[in-house]
Amino acid sequence: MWRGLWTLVARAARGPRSPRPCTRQGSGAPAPGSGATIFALSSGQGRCGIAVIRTSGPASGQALRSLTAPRDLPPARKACLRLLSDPRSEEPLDHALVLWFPGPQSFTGEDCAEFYVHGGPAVVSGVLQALGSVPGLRPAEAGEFTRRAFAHGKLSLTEVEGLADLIHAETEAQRRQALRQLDGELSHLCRGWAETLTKALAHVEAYIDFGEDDNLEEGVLDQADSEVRELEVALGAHLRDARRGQRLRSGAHVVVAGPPNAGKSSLVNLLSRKPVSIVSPEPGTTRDVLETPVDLAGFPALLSDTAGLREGVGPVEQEGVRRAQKRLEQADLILAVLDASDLASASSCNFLDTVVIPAGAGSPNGSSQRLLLVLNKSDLLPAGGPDPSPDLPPHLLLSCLTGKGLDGFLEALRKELAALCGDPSTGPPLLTRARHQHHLQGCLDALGHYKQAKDLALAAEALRVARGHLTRITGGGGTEEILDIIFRDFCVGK
Ligand SMILES: Nc1nc2c(ncn2[C@@H]2O[C@H](COP(=O)(O)OP(=O)(O)OP(=O)(O)O)[C@@H](O)[C@H]2O)c(=O)[nH]1
Ligand SMILES: [K+]
Ligand SMILES: [Mg+2]
Repeated sequence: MWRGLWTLVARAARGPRSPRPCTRQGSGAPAPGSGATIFALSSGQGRCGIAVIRTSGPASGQALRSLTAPRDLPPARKACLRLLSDPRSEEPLDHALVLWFPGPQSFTGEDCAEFYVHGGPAVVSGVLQALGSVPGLRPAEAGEFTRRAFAHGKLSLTEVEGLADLIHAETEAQRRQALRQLDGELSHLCRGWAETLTKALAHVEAYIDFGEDDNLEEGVLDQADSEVRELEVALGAHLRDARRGQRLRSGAHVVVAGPPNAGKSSLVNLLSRKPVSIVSPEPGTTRDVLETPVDLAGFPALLSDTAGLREGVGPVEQEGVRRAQKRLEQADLILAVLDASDLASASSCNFLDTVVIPAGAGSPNGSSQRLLLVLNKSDLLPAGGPDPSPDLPPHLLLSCLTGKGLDGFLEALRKELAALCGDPSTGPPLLTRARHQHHLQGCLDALGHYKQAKDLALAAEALRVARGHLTRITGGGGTEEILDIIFRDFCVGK
Protein backbone atom coordinates (compact mmCIF):
# COMPACT_ATOMS: atom_id res chain seq x y z
CA MET A 1 0.00 0.00 0.00
CA TRP A 2 2.66 2.56 0.99
CA ARG A 3 4.81 1.61 -1.92
CA GLY A 4 1.80 2.36 -4.09
CA LEU A 5 1.24 5.75 -2.52
CA TRP A 6 4.83 6.74 -3.09
CA THR A 7 4.62 5.73 -6.72
CA LEU A 8 1.59 7.93 -7.06
CA VAL A 9 3.20 10.89 -5.37
CA ALA A 10 6.36 10.56 -7.37
CA ARG A 11 4.47 10.26 -10.63
CA ALA A 12 2.17 13.24 -10.09
CA ALA A 13 5.14 15.26 -8.95
CA ARG A 14 7.11 14.47 -12.08
CA GLY A 15 5.12 17.10 -13.88
CA PRO A 16 5.23 17.96 -17.57
CA ARG A 17 7.98 16.30 -19.50
CA SER A 18 9.25 19.41 -21.23
CA PRO A 19 12.05 21.39 -19.63
CA ARG A 20 10.64 23.93 -17.18
CA PRO A 21 11.59 27.51 -16.48
CA CYS A 22 12.64 28.43 -12.95
CA THR A 23 10.12 28.18 -10.16
CA ARG A 24 8.83 31.02 -8.06
CA GLN A 25 10.69 29.65 -5.06
CA GLY A 26 13.86 29.83 -7.12
CA SER A 27 14.97 26.76 -8.95
CA GLY A 28 18.45 26.73 -7.56
CA ALA A 29 19.61 27.18 -11.15
CA PRO A 30 22.08 30.01 -11.56
CA ALA A 31 20.69 33.35 -12.72
CA PRO A 32 21.55 34.25 -16.29
CA GLY A 33 24.99 35.76 -16.28
CA SER A 34 25.28 35.44 -12.52
CA GLY A 35 28.74 35.79 -11.17
CA ALA A 36 29.03 39.18 -12.79
CA THR A 37 27.95 42.22 -10.83
CA ILE A 38 25.97 44.65 -12.90
CA PHE A 39 25.42 48.37 -12.52
CA ALA A 40 23.23 50.97 -14.22
CA LEU A 41 21.51 54.30 -13.91
CA SER A 42 18.00 53.33 -12.82
CA SER A 43 16.34 56.73 -12.96
CA GLY A 44 15.68 58.60 -16.22
CA GLN A 45 18.39 60.08 -18.41
CA GLY A 46 19.15 63.79 -18.46
CA ARG A 47 19.57 66.57 -15.91
CA CYS A 48 17.40 66.01 -12.81
CA GLY A 49 17.35 66.58 -9.04
CA ILE A 50 18.34 63.10 -7.95
CA ALA A 51 19.60 60.18 -10.01
CA VAL A 52 19.56 56.59 -8.78
CA ILE A 53 22.36 54.22 -9.69
CA ARG A 54 22.25 50.63 -8.57
CA THR A 55 24.28 47.46 -8.62
CA SER A 56 23.36 43.80 -8.29
CA GLY A 57 25.65 40.81 -7.78
CA PRO A 58 28.27 39.45 -5.41
CA ALA A 59 30.70 42.39 -5.79
CA SER A 60 28.04 44.96 -4.79
CA GLY A 61 29.42 45.21 -1.25
CA GLN A 62 32.94 45.64 -2.59
CA ALA A 63 31.72 48.35 -4.99
CA LEU A 64 30.00 50.23 -2.18
CA ARG A 65 33.12 49.99 0.00
CA SER A 66 35.40 51.13 -2.83
CA LEU A 67 33.39 54.26 -3.57
CA THR A 68 32.80 55.19 0.08
CA ALA A 69 36.28 54.35 1.46
CA PRO A 70 37.43 54.50 4.20
CA ARG A 71 33.96 53.88 5.60
CA ASP A 72 32.46 50.44 6.21
CA LEU A 73 29.27 49.12 4.67
CA PRO A 74 26.22 50.93 6.01
CA PRO A 75 23.69 48.87 8.01
CA ALA A 76 21.38 46.82 5.76
CA ARG A 77 18.44 48.72 4.22
CA LYS A 78 19.23 52.00 6.03
CA ALA A 79 19.91 55.14 4.02
CA CYS A 80 23.25 56.74 4.95
CA LEU A 81 24.94 59.89 3.73
CA ARG A 82 28.43 59.18 2.32
CA LEU A 83 31.07 61.00 0.33
CA LEU A 84 31.56 59.12 -2.94
CA SER A 85 35.04 59.18 -4.45
CA ASP A 86 36.64 57.61 -7.46
CA PRO A 87 38.61 54.62 -6.08
CA ARG A 88 41.40 55.15 -8.62
CA SER A 89 42.14 58.84 -8.08
CA GLU A 90 40.37 59.30 -4.72
CA GLU A 91 38.79 62.36 -6.29
CA PRO A 92 35.50 63.28 -4.58
CA LEU A 93 32.47 62.81 -6.84
CA ASP A 94 29.40 63.71 -4.77
CA HIS A 95 27.74 63.52 -1.38
CA ALA A 96 25.16 60.79 -1.82
CA LEU A 97 22.65 58.70 0.05
CA VAL A 98 23.66 55.06 -0.19
CA LEU A 99 21.70 51.92 0.58
CA TRP A 100 22.94 48.39 1.10
CA PHE A 101 20.59 45.46 0.43
CA PRO A 102 22.33 42.15 1.22
CA GLY A 103 20.72 39.28 -0.75
CA PRO A 104 18.33 37.56 -0.72
CA GLN A 105 16.25 40.42 0.71
CA SER A 106 16.65 42.63 -2.30
CA PHE A 107 14.80 43.30 -5.55
CA THR A 108 16.93 40.82 -7.51
CA GLY A 109 17.60 38.43 -4.64
CA GLU A 110 21.35 39.19 -4.96
CA ASP A 111 23.48 41.64 -2.99
CA CYS A 112 22.46 45.09 -4.22
CA ALA A 113 23.64 48.65 -3.60
CA GLU A 114 21.91 51.90 -4.48
CA PHE A 115 23.44 55.36 -4.81
CA TYR A 116 21.18 58.43 -4.75
CA VAL A 117 23.39 61.09 -6.29
CA HIS A 118 22.78 64.63 -7.52
CA GLY A 119 21.33 64.29 -11.00
CA GLY A 120 23.86 66.30 -13.06
CA PRO A 121 25.21 64.41 -16.07
CA ALA A 122 28.85 64.82 -14.91
CA VAL A 123 28.09 63.38 -11.47
CA VAL A 124 26.22 60.44 -12.96
CA SER A 125 28.91 59.64 -15.50
CA GLY A 126 31.65 60.05 -12.83
CA VAL A 127 29.94 57.52 -10.53
CA LEU A 128 29.23 55.11 -13.42
CA GLN A 129 32.89 55.27 -14.49
CA ALA A 130 34.05 54.73 -10.92
CA LEU A 131 31.81 51.66 -10.65
CA GLY A 132 33.15 50.37 -13.96
CA SER A 133 36.67 50.46 -12.51
CA VAL A 134 35.76 48.12 -9.61
CA PRO A 135 36.85 44.53 -10.41
CA GLY A 136 33.95 42.21 -11.25
CA LEU A 137 31.54 45.00 -12.27
CA ARG A 138 30.11 45.59 -15.73
CA PRO A 139 27.26 47.73 -17.10
CA ALA A 140 23.85 46.01 -16.99
CA GLU A 141 21.99 45.05 -20.13
CA ALA A 142 18.39 46.15 -20.72
CA GLY A 143 16.03 44.47 -18.27
CA GLU A 144 18.86 42.56 -16.57
CA PHE A 145 17.90 43.51 -13.00
CA THR A 146 14.36 42.22 -13.53
CA ARG A 147 15.64 39.12 -15.26
CA ARG A 148 17.75 38.32 -12.25
CA ALA A 149 14.74 38.94 -9.98
CA PHE A 150 12.76 36.38 -12.02
CA ALA A 151 15.62 33.88 -12.04
CA HIS A 152 15.81 34.10 -8.26
CA GLY A 153 12.08 33.57 -7.88
CA LYS A 154 11.40 37.15 -6.74
CA LEU A 155 8.85 37.75 -9.50
CA SER A 156 6.71 35.47 -11.64
CA LEU A 157 6.58 35.99 -15.36
CA THR A 158 3.21 37.76 -15.22
CA GLU A 159 4.55 39.97 -12.43
CA VAL A 160 7.54 40.82 -14.62
CA GLU A 161 5.06 41.78 -17.36
CA GLY A 162 3.06 43.85 -14.86
CA LEU A 163 6.23 45.67 -13.85
CA ALA A 164 7.03 46.46 -17.49
CA ASP A 165 3.48 47.71 -18.03
CA LEU A 166 3.64 49.84 -14.90
CA ILE A 167 6.76 51.54 -16.17
CA HIS A 168 5.02 52.20 -19.51
CA ALA A 169 1.56 53.04 -18.12
CA GLU A 170 0.27 56.31 -19.55
CA THR A 171 -3.31 56.36 -18.29
CA GLU A 172 -4.87 55.75 -14.92
CA ALA A 173 -6.58 52.53 -15.99
CA GLN A 174 -3.31 51.18 -17.38
CA ARG A 175 -1.55 51.98 -14.12
CA ARG A 176 -4.21 50.24 -12.05
CA GLN A 177 -4.13 47.19 -14.26
CA ALA A 178 -0.32 46.98 -14.25
CA LEU A 179 -0.18 47.33 -10.48
CA ARG A 180 -2.69 44.53 -10.05
CA GLN A 181 -0.64 42.30 -12.29
CA LEU A 182 2.58 43.25 -10.51
CA ASP A 183 0.85 42.38 -7.25
CA GLY A 184 0.48 38.89 -8.65
CA GLU A 185 -3.28 38.67 -9.22
CA LEU A 186 -3.01 36.92 -12.55
CA SER A 187 -0.27 34.60 -11.26
CA HIS A 188 -2.46 33.80 -8.30
CA LEU A 189 -5.39 32.93 -10.52
CA CYS A 190 -3.27 30.72 -12.78
CA ARG A 191 -1.69 28.98 -9.82
CA GLY A 192 -5.15 28.23 -8.44
CA TRP A 193 -6.18 26.71 -11.75
CA ALA A 194 -2.95 24.71 -11.95
CA GLU A 195 -3.58 23.38 -8.44
CA THR A 196 -7.02 22.19 -9.52
CA LEU A 197 -5.40 20.29 -12.37
CA THR A 198 -2.82 18.79 -10.07
CA LYS A 199 -5.60 17.45 -7.90
CA ALA A 200 -7.44 16.03 -10.89
CA LEU A 201 -4.20 14.48 -12.09
CA ALA A 202 -3.54 12.94 -8.71
CA HIS A 203 -7.02 11.41 -8.81
CA VAL A 204 -6.46 9.90 -12.24
CA GLU A 205 -2.99 8.64 -11.30
CA ALA A 206 -4.43 7.06 -8.17
CA TYR A 207 -6.93 5.21 -10.27
CA ILE A 208 -4.19 4.01 -12.61
CA ASP A 209 -2.16 2.76 -9.66
CA PHE A 210 -4.85 1.30 -7.44
CA GLY A 211 -7.65 0.57 -9.87
CA GLU A 212 -10.52 -1.14 -8.16
CA ASP A 213 -8.59 -1.28 -4.87
CA ASP A 214 -11.20 -1.00 -2.17
CA ASN A 215 -8.95 1.36 -0.25
CA LEU A 216 -9.59 3.96 -2.89
CA GLU A 217 -12.36 6.43 -2.26
CA GLU A 218 -15.51 6.07 -4.31
CA GLY A 219 -15.91 8.19 -7.42
CA VAL A 220 -12.29 9.34 -7.74
CA LEU A 221 -12.56 9.66 -11.50
CA ASP A 222 -15.93 11.44 -11.34
CA GLN A 223 -14.32 13.96 -9.06
CA ALA A 224 -11.52 14.56 -11.57
CA ASP A 225 -14.11 14.97 -14.34
CA SER A 226 -16.10 17.52 -12.42
CA GLU A 227 -12.96 19.48 -11.51
CA VAL A 228 -12.02 19.60 -15.18
CA ARG A 229 -15.52 20.74 -16.18
CA GLU A 230 -15.48 23.60 -13.68
CA LEU A 231 -12.09 24.67 -14.87
CA GLU A 232 -13.25 24.68 -18.48
CA VAL A 233 -16.06 27.08 -17.59
CA ALA A 234 -13.69 29.43 -15.75
CA LEU A 235 -11.11 29.39 -18.54
CA GLY A 236 -13.79 29.92 -21.20
CA ALA A 237 -15.08 33.00 -19.39
CA HIS A 238 -11.60 34.43 -19.15
CA LEU A 239 -10.82 33.77 -22.78
CA ARG A 240 -13.98 35.54 -23.90
CA ASP A 241 -12.60 38.57 -22.09
CA ALA A 242 -9.13 38.18 -23.51
CA ARG A 243 -9.27 41.11 -25.95
CA ARG A 244 -10.08 43.50 -23.13
CA GLY A 245 -6.79 43.29 -21.31
CA GLN A 246 -4.91 43.67 -24.57
CA ARG A 247 -6.99 46.74 -25.45
CA LEU A 248 -6.10 48.19 -22.09
CA ARG A 249 -2.42 47.77 -22.85
CA SER A 250 -2.44 49.01 -26.41
CA GLY A 251 -5.50 51.26 -26.58
CA ALA A 252 -9.07 50.74 -27.84
CA HIS A 253 -9.85 51.78 -31.43
CA VAL A 254 -12.35 54.61 -31.20
CA VAL A 255 -13.63 55.89 -34.54
CA VAL A 256 -15.57 59.14 -34.95
CA ALA A 257 -18.00 58.88 -37.85
CA GLY A 258 -21.06 60.66 -39.22
CA PRO A 259 -22.36 62.70 -42.10
CA PRO A 260 -20.37 65.72 -43.34
CA ASN A 261 -20.25 68.77 -41.09
CA ALA A 262 -21.78 67.05 -38.07
CA GLY A 263 -18.81 68.27 -36.03
CA LYS A 264 -16.71 65.07 -36.01
CA SER A 265 -13.40 66.92 -36.25
CA SER A 266 -14.57 69.41 -33.62
CA LEU A 267 -15.22 66.44 -31.29
CA VAL A 268 -11.82 64.87 -32.03
CA ASN A 269 -10.07 68.15 -31.22
CA LEU A 270 -12.10 68.53 -28.04
CA LEU A 271 -11.27 65.00 -26.84
CA SER A 272 -7.60 65.18 -27.72
CA ARG A 273 -7.28 68.75 -26.40
CA LYS A 274 -5.27 69.75 -29.47
CA PRO A 275 -6.01 70.81 -33.05
CA VAL A 276 -5.55 67.40 -34.67
CA SER A 277 -8.04 68.00 -37.50
CA ILE A 278 -9.05 70.99 -39.59
CA VAL A 279 -12.49 72.30 -38.67
CA SER A 280 -14.40 74.39 -41.20
CA PRO A 281 -17.99 75.17 -42.22
CA GLU A 282 -17.30 73.49 -45.55
CA PRO A 283 -18.71 69.93 -45.78
CA GLY A 284 -16.10 67.40 -46.86
CA THR A 285 -13.20 69.04 -44.98
CA THR A 286 -11.74 65.82 -43.60
CA ARG A 287 -10.65 63.35 -46.26
CA ASP A 288 -7.97 61.06 -44.81
CA VAL A 289 -8.31 59.07 -41.62
CA LEU A 290 -6.52 61.06 -38.92
CA GLU A 291 -5.33 59.06 -35.93
CA THR A 292 -4.27 60.32 -32.54
CA PRO A 293 -3.52 58.47 -29.29
CA VAL A 294 -5.51 59.93 -26.39
CA ASP A 295 -6.31 59.34 -22.76
CA LEU A 296 -10.11 59.09 -22.75
CA ALA A 297 -11.53 59.24 -19.24
CA GLY A 298 -8.49 57.36 -17.92
CA PHE A 299 -8.42 54.72 -20.66
CA PRO A 300 -5.95 54.60 -23.52
CA ALA A 301 -7.48 54.96 -26.98
CA LEU A 302 -6.49 55.46 -30.56
CA LEU A 303 -8.95 58.07 -31.79
CA SER A 304 -9.64 58.27 -35.54
CA ASP A 305 -11.30 61.19 -37.31
CA THR A 306 -12.89 60.21 -40.62
CA ALA A 307 -14.42 61.78 -43.70
CA GLY A 308 -18.13 62.60 -43.56
CA LEU A 309 -20.14 59.75 -45.08
CA ARG A 310 -22.12 60.80 -48.15
CA GLU A 311 -22.67 59.77 -51.74
CA GLY A 312 -22.40 61.55 -55.08
CA VAL A 313 -19.10 63.31 -54.45
CA GLY A 314 -15.84 63.69 -56.40
CA PRO A 315 -13.19 60.95 -56.56
CA VAL A 316 -11.00 62.33 -53.75
CA GLU A 317 -13.82 62.63 -51.25
CA GLN A 318 -15.12 59.26 -52.40
CA GLU A 319 -11.77 57.70 -51.52
CA GLY A 320 -12.06 59.41 -48.12
CA VAL A 321 -15.48 57.84 -47.64
CA ARG A 322 -14.11 54.41 -48.59
CA ARG A 323 -11.31 54.78 -46.02
CA ALA A 324 -13.79 55.94 -43.39
CA GLN A 325 -15.94 52.87 -43.97
CA LYS A 326 -12.93 50.57 -43.74
CA ARG A 327 -11.85 52.15 -40.47
CA LEU A 328 -15.38 51.79 -39.12
CA GLU A 329 -15.15 48.03 -39.57
CA GLN A 330 -12.06 47.93 -37.36
CA ALA A 331 -13.53 50.07 -34.58
CA ASP A 332 -13.96 48.78 -31.05
CA LEU A 333 -16.14 51.80 -30.34
CA ILE A 334 -17.91 54.06 -32.85
CA LEU A 335 -18.67 57.61 -31.81
CA ALA A 336 -21.54 58.32 -34.18
CA VAL A 337 -22.00 62.08 -34.56
CA LEU A 338 -25.07 63.78 -35.99
CA ASP A 339 -25.99 67.45 -36.23
CA ALA A 340 -28.92 67.78 -33.78
CA SER A 341 -30.36 70.60 -35.85
CA ASP A 342 -30.19 68.64 -39.08
CA LEU A 343 -31.62 65.21 -38.25
CA ALA A 344 -34.05 65.15 -41.15
CA SER A 345 -31.41 65.61 -43.87
CA ALA A 346 -30.76 62.80 -46.33
CA SER A 347 -27.18 62.27 -45.09
CA SER A 348 -28.33 62.07 -41.45
CA CYS A 349 -31.08 59.56 -42.27
CA ASN A 350 -28.74 57.52 -44.40
CA PHE A 351 -26.11 57.39 -41.66
CA LEU A 352 -28.72 56.31 -39.13
CA ASP A 353 -29.99 53.54 -41.40
CA THR A 354 -26.62 52.22 -42.53
CA VAL A 355 -24.40 52.61 -39.45
CA VAL A 356 -26.26 53.43 -36.25
CA ILE A 357 -29.24 51.10 -36.42
CA PRO A 358 -27.28 48.05 -37.70
CA ALA A 359 -24.73 48.49 -34.89
CA GLY A 360 -27.69 48.23 -32.50
CA ALA A 361 -26.98 51.45 -30.64
CA GLY A 362 -27.54 51.01 -26.95
CA SER A 363 -28.67 47.42 -27.24
CA PRO A 364 -26.55 44.89 -25.38
CA ASN A 365 -26.13 42.64 -28.41
CA GLY A 366 -23.47 40.02 -28.67
CA SER A 367 -21.28 41.94 -31.13
CA SER A 368 -18.06 43.25 -29.65
CA GLN A 369 -18.34 46.53 -31.56
CA ARG A 370 -19.99 49.26 -29.50
CA LEU A 371 -21.54 52.54 -30.55
CA LEU A 372 -22.32 55.78 -28.78
CA LEU A 373 -24.71 58.14 -30.58
CA VAL A 374 -24.01 61.83 -30.05
CA LEU A 375 -26.24 64.66 -31.24
CA ASN A 376 -23.85 67.59 -31.58
CA LYS A 377 -24.66 71.30 -32.00
CA SER A 378 -27.31 71.13 -29.28
CA ASP A 379 -26.74 74.88 -28.89
CA LEU A 380 -28.65 75.35 -32.16
CA LEU A 381 -31.81 73.76 -30.73
CA PRO A 382 -34.49 76.05 -29.29
CA ALA A 383 -33.82 76.46 -25.54
CA GLY A 384 -35.97 74.21 -23.35
CA GLY A 385 -37.73 72.80 -26.41
CA PRO A 386 -38.84 69.16 -26.63
CA ASP A 387 -36.33 66.45 -27.53
CA PRO A 388 -35.99 66.82 -31.31
CA SER A 389 -35.45 63.13 -31.73
CA PRO A 390 -37.74 60.95 -29.60
CA ASP A 391 -37.62 58.16 -32.20
CA LEU A 392 -33.85 57.84 -32.25
CA PRO A 393 -31.94 55.07 -30.46
CA PRO A 394 -30.47 56.13 -27.08
CA HIS A 395 -28.30 59.20 -27.55
CA LEU A 396 -26.56 62.08 -25.80
CA LEU A 397 -26.86 65.78 -26.52
CA LEU A 398 -23.61 67.70 -26.82
CA SER A 399 -22.32 71.01 -28.01
CA CYS A 400 -18.67 71.03 -29.02
CA LEU A 401 -18.99 74.78 -29.33
CA THR A 402 -20.14 75.55 -25.77
CA GLY A 403 -19.02 72.36 -24.01
CA LYS A 404 -22.54 71.71 -22.77
CA GLY A 405 -23.17 67.99 -22.23
CA LEU A 406 -19.46 67.18 -22.18
CA ASP A 407 -19.42 65.76 -18.64
CA GLY A 408 -22.29 63.39 -19.37
CA PHE A 409 -20.65 62.38 -22.64
CA LEU A 410 -17.30 61.67 -20.93
CA GLU A 411 -19.04 59.55 -18.30
CA ALA A 412 -20.82 57.54 -21.01
CA LEU A 413 -17.48 57.18 -22.80
CA ARG A 414 -15.82 55.94 -19.61
CA LYS A 415 -18.48 53.25 -19.23
CA GLU A 416 -18.10 52.13 -22.83
CA LEU A 417 -14.32 51.93 -22.49
CA ALA A 418 -14.54 50.12 -19.18
CA ALA A 419 -16.74 47.54 -20.93
CA LEU A 420 -14.27 47.29 -23.79
CA CYS A 421 -11.02 47.27 -21.84
CA GLY A 422 -12.17 45.75 -18.56
CA ASP A 423 -12.32 47.91 -15.47
CA PRO A 424 -9.10 47.41 -13.55
CA SER A 425 -10.62 48.92 -10.40
CA THR A 426 -13.25 46.22 -10.08
CA GLY A 427 -13.10 43.43 -12.67
CA PRO A 428 -11.24 40.10 -12.57
CA PRO A 429 -7.53 40.09 -13.47
CA LEU A 430 -7.15 40.64 -17.20
CA LEU A 431 -5.12 38.76 -19.75
CA THR A 432 -2.96 41.57 -21.01
CA ARG A 433 -0.92 39.71 -23.59
CA ALA A 434 -1.42 37.38 -26.49
CA ARG A 435 0.90 34.97 -24.65
CA HIS A 436 -1.63 34.58 -21.83
CA GLN A 437 -4.42 33.98 -24.31
CA HIS A 438 -2.34 31.43 -26.20
CA HIS A 439 -1.63 29.35 -23.11
CA LEU A 440 -5.19 29.52 -21.81
CA GLN A 441 -6.42 28.32 -25.17
CA GLY A 442 -3.75 25.59 -25.12
CA CYS A 443 -4.93 24.54 -21.67
CA LEU A 444 -8.55 24.46 -22.80
CA ASP A 445 -7.65 22.37 -25.87
CA ALA A 446 -5.77 19.88 -23.70
CA LEU A 447 -8.80 19.60 -21.41
CA GLY A 448 -10.81 18.75 -24.53
CA HIS A 449 -8.32 15.93 -25.22
CA TYR A 450 -8.70 14.76 -21.64
CA LYS A 451 -12.42 14.35 -22.11
CA GLN A 452 -11.97 12.40 -25.34
CA ALA A 453 -9.07 10.26 -24.09
CA LYS A 454 -9.62 6.55 -24.71
CA ASP A 455 -7.55 5.39 -21.77
CA LEU A 456 -6.41 6.72 -18.43
CA ALA A 457 -2.76 7.10 -19.39
CA LEU A 458 -3.73 9.44 -22.23
CA ALA A 459 -6.13 11.29 -19.96
CA ALA A 460 -3.35 11.84 -17.42
CA GLU A 461 -1.02 13.04 -20.14
CA ALA A 462 -3.64 15.55 -21.36
CA LEU A 463 -3.94 16.91 -17.82
CA ARG A 464 -0.18 17.29 -17.64
CA VAL A 465 -0.16 19.21 -20.92
CA ALA A 466 -3.00 21.43 -19.68
CA ARG A 467 -1.18 22.14 -16.43
CA GLY A 468 2.04 22.87 -18.35
CA HIS A 469 0.26 25.67 -20.22
CA LEU A 470 -0.91 27.28 -16.99
CA THR A 471 2.46 27.12 -15.31
CA ARG A 472 4.06 28.61 -18.39
CA ILE A 473 1.89 31.71 -17.99
CA THR A 474 3.56 32.48 -14.69
CA GLY A 475 6.87 30.97 -15.75
CA GLY A 476 6.93 28.65 -12.75
CA GLY A 477 5.35 25.67 -11.09
CA GLY A 478 7.74 23.29 -9.40
CA THR A 479 7.51 19.83 -7.99
CA GLU A 480 7.51 20.85 -4.30
CA GLU A 481 4.29 22.68 -4.98
CA ILE A 482 2.71 19.50 -6.30
CA LEU A 483 3.92 17.36 -3.40
CA ASP A 484 2.45 19.87 -0.96
CA ILE A 485 -0.94 19.67 -2.60
CA ILE A 486 -0.97 15.89 -2.69
CA PHE A 487 -0.14 15.56 0.98
CA ARG A 488 -2.55 18.26 2.01
CA ASP A 489 -5.57 17.50 -0.12
CA PHE A 490 -5.42 13.96 -1.25
CA CYS A 491 -5.89 10.82 0.73
CA VAL A 492 -5.81 7.23 -0.46
CA GLY A 493 -7.32 4.48 1.64
CA LYS A 494 -8.24 6.53 4.63
N1 LIG B 1 -23.12 75.76 -33.50
C1 LIG B 1 -22.23 74.76 -33.46
N2 LIG B 1 -21.38 74.59 -34.46
C2 LIG B 1 -20.51 73.57 -34.40
C3 LIG B 1 -20.48 72.70 -33.31
N3 LIG B 1 -19.51 71.78 -33.53
C4 LIG B 1 -18.97 72.08 -34.72
N4 LIG B 1 -19.56 73.15 -35.25
C5 LIG B 1 -19.25 73.79 -36.53
O1 LIG B 1 -19.67 72.92 -37.56
C6 LIG B 1 -18.81 73.05 -38.69
C7 LIG B 1 -18.28 71.70 -39.11
O2 LIG B 1 -17.45 71.21 -38.08
P1 LIG B 1 -16.38 70.10 -38.36
O3 LIG B 1 -15.80 69.72 -37.04
O4 LIG B 1 -15.45 70.52 -39.43
O5 LIG B 1 -17.32 68.96 -38.89
P2 LIG B 1 -16.92 67.58 -39.55
O6 LIG B 1 -17.99 66.62 -39.20
O7 LIG B 1 -15.54 67.17 -39.16
O8 LIG B 1 -16.98 67.93 -41.07
P3 LIG B 1 -16.33 67.13 -42.33
O9 LIG B 1 -14.94 66.79 -41.99
O10 LIG B 1 -16.40 68.13 -43.40
O11 LIG B 1 -17.18 65.95 -42.56
C8 LIG B 1 -17.71 74.00 -38.27
O12 LIG B 1 -18.02 75.31 -38.76
C9 LIG B 1 -17.78 73.99 -36.76
O13 LIG B 1 -17.34 75.20 -36.18
C10 LIG B 1 -21.42 72.92 -32.24
O14 LIG B 1 -21.48 72.22 -31.23
N5 LIG B 1 -22.28 73.97 -32.39
K1 LIG C 1 -16.46 70.53 -42.15
MG1 LIG D 1 -13.90 66.74 -40.29
